[in-house]
Amino acid sequence: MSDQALLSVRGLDHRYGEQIGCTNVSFELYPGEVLGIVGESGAGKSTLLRCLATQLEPTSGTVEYRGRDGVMRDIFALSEAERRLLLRTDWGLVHQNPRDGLRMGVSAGGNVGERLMAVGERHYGQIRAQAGHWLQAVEIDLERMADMPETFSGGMQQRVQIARNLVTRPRLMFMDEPTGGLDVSVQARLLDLLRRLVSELHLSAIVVTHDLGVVRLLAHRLMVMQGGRVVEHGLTDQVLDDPQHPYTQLLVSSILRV
Ligand SMILES: Nc1ncnc2c1ncn2[C@@H]1O[C@H](COP(=O)(O)OP(=O)(O)OP(=O)(O)O)[C@@H](O)[C@H]1O
Repeated sequence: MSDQALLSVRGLDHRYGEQIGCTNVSFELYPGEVLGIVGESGAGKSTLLRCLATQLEPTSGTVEYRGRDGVMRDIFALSEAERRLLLRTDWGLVHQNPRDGLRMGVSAGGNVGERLMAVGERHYGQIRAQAGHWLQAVEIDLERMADMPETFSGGMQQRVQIARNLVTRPRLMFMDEPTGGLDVSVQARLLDLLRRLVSELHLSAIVVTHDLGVVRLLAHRLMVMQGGRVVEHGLTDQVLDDPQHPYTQLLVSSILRV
């Protein structure tokens, strides 16, 4: 891993009026690193992820991102057009529900190709070839390229959503419960695929989940949240094998009891 952070978060806070969404969150993410964020419902995971992906404005704190030119910039000081470009190219956003990340009225190939068109690619042959390449990379048969997402299973839709994100070769992926709502065997296959892609493409990722099995497999580092605060942060194996905070201990032991 590079010694220069890709993302640097300092004192991030988001309030919904008086209500704390997340507070005093600080961390750095390095190229090729996967950070898992876990915690019970209402812990602040989605609020944090939405702030990082510029979908919510922080109440205070800073988020800096290192562009392809190597320069660190405050993402909230970027123009709207610059932020949109980041989200269309350098960043990927995988939603729990594939319907939130796909256009259901467009074929699988179209869904993937469309993201390339959005950044200016106009050559039909190139777009088609790239769409095919990334669908195959997520183990979707090329014969299904013209089919509508509606005709795909939940796991396949999730893989198309991932292909749609990967086609612009992002460096950072935000994933919100990427395996949520899927059967256990489908989850296992998707996790395997994600793990392979993250490693082959040297992707950085922030994965929000309530499933410790997901972070055990995917995340190098783990942040545990409770009541909007980070209560524990460390290497995944260390945190899960030797949890220090009482809440993490409870979380880990409740999984072990299942
Ligand atoms: N739109 C909103 N208006 C007011 N309060 C909100 C809003 N969204 C979230 N909150 C509050 O902010 C806190 C953090 O919620 P958040 O949705 O970030 O938690 P979470 O860890 O993602 O939960 P879940 O796993 O259920 O999605 C909670 O107390 C929640 O009630």
